[in-house]
Parts: sequence; structure tokens; C-alpha cells
Amino acid sequence: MFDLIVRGGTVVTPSGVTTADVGVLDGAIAAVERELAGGAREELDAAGLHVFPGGLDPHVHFNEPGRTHWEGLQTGTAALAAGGFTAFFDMPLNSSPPVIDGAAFDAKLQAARASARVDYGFWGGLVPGNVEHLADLAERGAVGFKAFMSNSGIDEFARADDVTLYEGMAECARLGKLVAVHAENEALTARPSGSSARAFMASRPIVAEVEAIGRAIAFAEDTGCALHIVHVSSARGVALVAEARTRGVDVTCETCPHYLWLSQDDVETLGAVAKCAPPVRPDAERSKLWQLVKSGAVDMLTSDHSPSSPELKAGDFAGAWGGIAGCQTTLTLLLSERDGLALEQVARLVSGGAARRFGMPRKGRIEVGADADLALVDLGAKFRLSADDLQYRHKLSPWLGRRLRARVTRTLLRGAEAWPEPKAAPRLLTPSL
Ligand SMILES: NC(=O)N[C@H]1NC(=O)NC1=O
Ligand SMILES: [Zn+2]
Ligand SMILES: [Zn+2]
Repeated sequence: MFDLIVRGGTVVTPSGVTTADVGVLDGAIAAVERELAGGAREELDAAGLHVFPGGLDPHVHFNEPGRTHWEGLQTGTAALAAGGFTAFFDMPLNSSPPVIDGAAFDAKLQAARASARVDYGFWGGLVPGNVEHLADLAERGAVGFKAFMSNSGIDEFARADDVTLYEGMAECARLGKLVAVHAENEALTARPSGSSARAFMASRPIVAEVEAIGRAIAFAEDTGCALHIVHVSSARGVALVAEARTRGVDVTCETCPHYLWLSQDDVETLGAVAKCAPPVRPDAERSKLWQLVKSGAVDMLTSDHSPSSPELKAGDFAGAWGGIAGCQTTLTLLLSERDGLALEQVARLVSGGAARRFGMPRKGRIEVGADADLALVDLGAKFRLSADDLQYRHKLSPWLGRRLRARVTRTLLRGAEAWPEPKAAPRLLTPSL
């Protein structure tokens, strides 16, 4: 007897795609079989739908508390659930106070308990002067520690200079925690640019990213710290990570949809809604990066969902907030633009890869014993993304108007509905490597 059986879907498991029923008991996957015998209190008909593991987005900025007017946990997690995601890790900025000590972590936890619709975990911040607080944050269950190698755009979240980064990594190696870096060279990216989109993109060249990734890898190799490079925008960046890994360095990387499917022409047309750092790259780089994603060299696809208030996106490009809203569309965009990528690889990129890297063995795979976190997806859908579809606080996204070929019809968290109805009971995730 199961609590729930999801019947007749095309199930995307790590070992392949198969027609099967998924039996759920006590929030966990208890069976994945064809024509599963035994009753259930509830059955869901998934015929004609694909069943993916619920997504895990380890890189979002929900900004609560303190900047909830940019984005909040209620709207942000509704967007995740609507996009087939069942878990996220929130970045230590741009909430206020930023999560750089235990008290700020507790405030974040309280906010998530009140309004999150899916499971949540929190990154701590590594900033000058807070190395002594890292143990406290680790104790509370921080996923790991995020550092900016260039200006973060947030005054209360200072850039980690080389000494902070090196000493912070040594401390994280001791604590058994991973460090995640925004890798761009400060001096190269601090130069003033012209006010146009082109000038901004040109002012943060690929070498600024490549140099910073190389330096972070050198520090990680020396200290023995596990390292994750967030939002890699270039093929050379991914190649550096792959090369270090072959030497035995414990390093992984992610990229984001905007580096794969936005062109610099798109950014010029769209304006500040598509402004981010590192910036969107020229087409030749974009196609090389996509080839690397297809080859398996990129561990995960994350949104770096980082919206602001609409006022901060108005005005000239140079002065606008850098950050793209995208946490709702990562899975459906990937499914729409996948260019032959196998569905197992889609699942690895949006959930399995992050679950493995960040130490969440019950997440990211449809297998007996895992949490029953499931996204039911209609791959026969054809529509253009409209503002009405978006659950964000502000209905701004560079993907508005985009043709999508996948729609999430239901999202389940430990077998309970998280989308469309918020009936699930989210929990704090405290990953350990
Ligand atoms: N502070 C913040 O969210 N910054 C993010 N935005 C962006 O475009 N790149 C980032 O790192
Ligand atoms: Zn960043
Ligand atoms: Zn970010």
C-alpha cells in the first residue's frame, strides 16, 4: 500500500528513460516499476507526461529579508515550483543583513520557514573579516561559502581580496565545507565602461573570468579546499576547471541559461533586463560553451536568479542593476533548446549534478530511497512565455516571448503537491560533502 502512485509517465531515471509507475511512501520513492501492483490512497495519471526528478537550483538570490521588494521567498519559490524545482540554495547576498554570521542565518531560516514552498538551503558568505564566523555558519548547516572576487554590487557584501580568499579556503578545508566563487578579476572589471550594452559587455572580457578561475583553483589546490565556480560564461573557463580536475583538484562548475541561449544582439535589444556579470558572450564563445555542456564537462545548470526592483533596471545600461530573473525557466528552456541532449543529461544538469556535488544523496534522482520530488512535464506543449506565466514578484525576464516546448503541469515535494497548489511541507537542507 502506497501513499501515492504516479501512473504511466515516461520516467527519467539516471539509468535511462522508461515508462513506469512511481510508488511513494512516507515522502520517499518506494518503487519504480511498470504496472505497479498494490493500492494507494491517491493516484495521479501521468500518461503522456514526462516525470523528471524535481530540480535543485543551488544559485538563487531571493533577497529576503531586507530586499523583499526585489524578490521574496514566497514569489521566488512559487516560481521555482512552477518551473519544476523542489529545492534551492539561496545566496548570502542580496538579502539584508547578508548571511555572514549566525544571526543573519537564523533570520533567513525564519523567513524561509514562513514562506518557502520548496526545500531550502543557505550559502554563507566569505567576506573580509568574517573568517572567524564560518565555523558558526557551518554548524547551522550552511551549504558552503560564497565569495566575490570582484565587486558584488552590494555595499554590505565586500569583495574577498586574495588574503581573505586564501585564508577562508584554508578554514573551509578544515571545516569540510566548499567555497563557491564569483570569478572575475577585480581590476579588469572595475574599469568604467561606456553607457551602452555593447560597451558594458566589452568592459568585462573573458580573460577577467579566466584569470580569476585560475587563481581560485591555485588557492584551492594549495589549501585542499573544495571549490565550485559559479556562472562560468566561457569555454576557456570550463576547460580550466576540467584540466584542474584531471590533476586531482576538487573543483566543479556551473553555467546559466543566459550564457547558452542569449546573444549579445539579444542583450542590445532587450536592454537591462538581460544585464548580468559576467556578461553574455559573443556567439562563437556561446556555441563552444554549449558543446562543453553537451560533452558533460559542466556539472550543473543554475539560474543565478538575481532580479531587482524595476526602477533599478530603468535608465541607462551602465547604471542598471546587473542580474537576470530566471529561476522559473531553467528546466523548460533546457528542454526547449536541448539540441539532441539526452533527457538523462537534462536531469543531471538541473538536479542530479548539484545533488551529488553538494552532498544531498536523497535529491536529484528517481530511484527507490530518494525523496519523492517529481516534476511532471508536458513535452508536447508549444507556447510563448508570457508575463502571466511568471510567478516572480516583478514580471520581468529576458525570456518573455520565447517559444517554449515544455510545460510543467505539476510539481511534487516528498510526494505532496508544491505546484500548482502549495500543499507540501518544505524543510531546511543541510548538505554535507
Ligand atoms: N549581487 C548579485 O546578485 N550579483 C549577481 N548578478 C549578476 O549579474 N552577477 C552576479 O553575480
Ligand atoms: Zn555572481
Ligand atoms: Zn549570483
